Amino acid sequence: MASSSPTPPAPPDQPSAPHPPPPPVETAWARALRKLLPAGAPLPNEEQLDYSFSVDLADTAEEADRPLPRASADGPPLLPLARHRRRISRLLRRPSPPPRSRRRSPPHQRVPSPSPPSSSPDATSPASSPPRCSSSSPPPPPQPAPSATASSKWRGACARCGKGGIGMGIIGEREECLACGARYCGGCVLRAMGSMPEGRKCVGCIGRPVADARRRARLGKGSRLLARLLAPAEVRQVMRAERGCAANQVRPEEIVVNGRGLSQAELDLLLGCAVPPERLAAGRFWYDKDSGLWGKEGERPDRIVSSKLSIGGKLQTDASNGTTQVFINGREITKTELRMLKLANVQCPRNTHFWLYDDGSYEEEGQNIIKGNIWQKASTRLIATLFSLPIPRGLKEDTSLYSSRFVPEYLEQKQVQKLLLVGLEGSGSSTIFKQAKFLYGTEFSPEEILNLKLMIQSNVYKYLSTLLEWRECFEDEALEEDRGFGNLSDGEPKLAPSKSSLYSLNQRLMHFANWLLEIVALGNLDAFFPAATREYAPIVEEVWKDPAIQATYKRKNELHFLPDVASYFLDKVVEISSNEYEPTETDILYAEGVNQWNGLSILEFSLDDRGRHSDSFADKVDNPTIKTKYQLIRMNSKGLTGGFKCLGMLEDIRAIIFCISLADYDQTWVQSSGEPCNKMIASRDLFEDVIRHPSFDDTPCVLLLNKYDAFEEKISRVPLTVCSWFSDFSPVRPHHISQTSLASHAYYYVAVKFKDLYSSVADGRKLFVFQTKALERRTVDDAFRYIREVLRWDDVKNSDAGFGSADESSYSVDMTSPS
Ligand SMILES: Nc1nc2c(ncn2[C@@H]2O[C@H](COP(=O)(O)OP(=O)(O)OP(=O)(O)O)[C@@H](O)[C@H]2O)c(=O)[nH]1
Ligand SMILES: [Mg+2]
Repeated sequence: MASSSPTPPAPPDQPSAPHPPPPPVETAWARALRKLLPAGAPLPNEEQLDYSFSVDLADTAEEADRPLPRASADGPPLLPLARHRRRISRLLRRPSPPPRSRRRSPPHQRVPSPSPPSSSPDATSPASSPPRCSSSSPPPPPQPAPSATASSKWRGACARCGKGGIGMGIIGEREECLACGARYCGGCVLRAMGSMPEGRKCVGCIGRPVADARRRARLGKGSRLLARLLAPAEVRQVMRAERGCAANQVRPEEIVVNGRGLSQAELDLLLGCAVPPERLAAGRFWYDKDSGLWGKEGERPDRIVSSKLSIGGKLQTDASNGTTQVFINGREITKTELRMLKLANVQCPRNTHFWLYDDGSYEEEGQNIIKGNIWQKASTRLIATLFSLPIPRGLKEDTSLYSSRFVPEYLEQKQVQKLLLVGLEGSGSSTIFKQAKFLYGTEFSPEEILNLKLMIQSNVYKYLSTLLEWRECFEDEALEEDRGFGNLSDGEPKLAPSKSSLYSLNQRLMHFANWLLEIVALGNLDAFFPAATREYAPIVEEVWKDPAIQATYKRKNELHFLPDVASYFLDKVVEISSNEYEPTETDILYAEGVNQWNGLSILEFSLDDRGRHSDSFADKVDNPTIKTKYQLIRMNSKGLTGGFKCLGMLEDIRAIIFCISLADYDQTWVQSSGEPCNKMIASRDLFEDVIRHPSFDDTPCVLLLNKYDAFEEKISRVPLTVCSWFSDFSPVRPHHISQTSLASHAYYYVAVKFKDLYSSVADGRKLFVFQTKALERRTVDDAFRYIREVLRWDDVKNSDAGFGSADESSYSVDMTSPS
């Protein structure tokens, strides 16, 4: 935050001269700042600006004229919490007052703030934050204030300024470094921690692990102080960094399995397996390779993990949970497990030693006779689900996910064909997955429906908070424009400010809005919702119908992070908030965030090998209901972190289905580094990473260009060339493209761009492209039939390999679009 003033303001401690020189010419910035300070207070030195207190250039004159109370002589001014927080966010996100016509930065642009605007040379200030994880220029160590050393003997004193003791100002208003545990007061935390590329750590601790278990438990959980100092989007960014950055992950040697610490490769295998343990924390575990079970020593087993993980050593017994004297695979089981076995009708006299296999079948040790299968009874599976006990992978899906149509064994001609479905967040891959489930699978289970219901209920609050954030931006923008903020120049009189605009809420709704934004900023949304949905439904409906929010929603093209489905769910908020609510098929399709097992979802289904229209008599006689089984594995882009190692764990993938949203060409995406970029380009980069993966050297790839409906609507409004990758798109003049629309021209252009890219990466191989509108089920059905054709062609090509390769161009499955 720098003033462009040619005459820097006098330092606060400068003694006043008996005959003060004429006052220097003040900038608009300095004038506004002066109004926020108590009467007569000097302007702070630019070098000493404290980022934890607010300066709001655009505030109402009434508020600006009022001297602000101060916590202490040099402490931050006490402001109402939410207002203060937002003022600071403005301060951090805006380098200088915008010109009258300039739009205020929208929330998405506030998220990445790797180097907040400043020309201040202060290395510890957030304005010139240390380079992120740069080895060439290591971040400077924290600069303790001289008094800090002397006062550090006070437990809880600020490690930078040394002030405060127990309680440090307002109780709880301090932030602790996750690595070294140093505590900072509100005035010092941003200076000591900089831009927090790894979350709440002193700049000198960046790169250091979080060893302390208590601090590890706090990873990704917001704090009041942070919410007060940063904008909600910035808090989310810091929390995301805290959870996701490499330095904060658990170290392999801290995971002791069967008495031995893991190696990095074993930990990678564990985290990258199909069902990785959730929230893996340091500790001692046992792992049973035969049954695939995994658990913390003395606790009930967790989900099943990769059978590739092979850690030897003696399994620990579970005596801490009470002796049961029933052993499975050499481990004494817990009381909960014993109860489960009894529910599954397994006779368990004392001192029985069972041998349990990964499919649930069991036998008594040494007898070599399978006595039964513990997962056979549906009630056992239900109870296991209720108690969060593991169910072997595949079993649950066997009943619900296979095609309901009976396929006789002898007609099963081929093995299961595995299809990997990937795409950047929001590309529509989960919609495609759900459509495939509606088309070829069976109904959603009661457990899945319940999860969907809870997710839909809490999503409504996420949509509303996004709208409220944007409302705030638009309101500020409108008020600024109203008071002619951008035209301020020396000597020009200020226009009479307006206190409300089209985007202003009444006080009661404002109170609710502040509360909601506050809990979102603290990361506490999940603690309130969906539990309290019914209680708040009426006010949510009222807020949604309020003219201010409707005016905000009207600008939905500007509202990044607000999905199209938001209005669909907000329109029926009262209905979906009731306890009796059951999601309809459309609700399920529109629901966002349906991810099982850490971003991996699996659906098995069969497709008739005959074409949809080949039901002639001859066809039926020659080729009676031959079906191929498919396994659709959907991995979300978050699951692809960690250098794409998890892709290597997937064996025998027959085809990659890469999903891209055509409508993303003008969208912004925040990369894991925090840098914003064009979302189409982010999708392209992910696509390239996937196809370059050595596991897929010979795997055919089908590109689904999705959201064609949204693309068609957008292309006439926003030129395709806004995406730099498409800068050479120059459609032929309309009279030359009489029958073909601009959208279809643009679609073919995009498809060819991807085809060229694929061909250059994959040694001239061909990319298959298909157009979908995932919300229209028929287009998804067509896409899967197209994929089936691609696989057939690939089979033919491979079998013909010895006789000269099959001619790709003669195959009629290229760039097909459903008509
Ligand atoms: N207009 C339009 N919207 C679509 C289409 N396909 C998906 N959507 C919507 O786009 C949003 C994102 O779709 P998802 O299927 O959740 O995207 P995803 O790839 O699974 O993304 P994540 O769940 O965030 O990993 C949802 O609101 C969908 O309803 C489409 O063809 N047209
Ligand atoms: Mg999704």
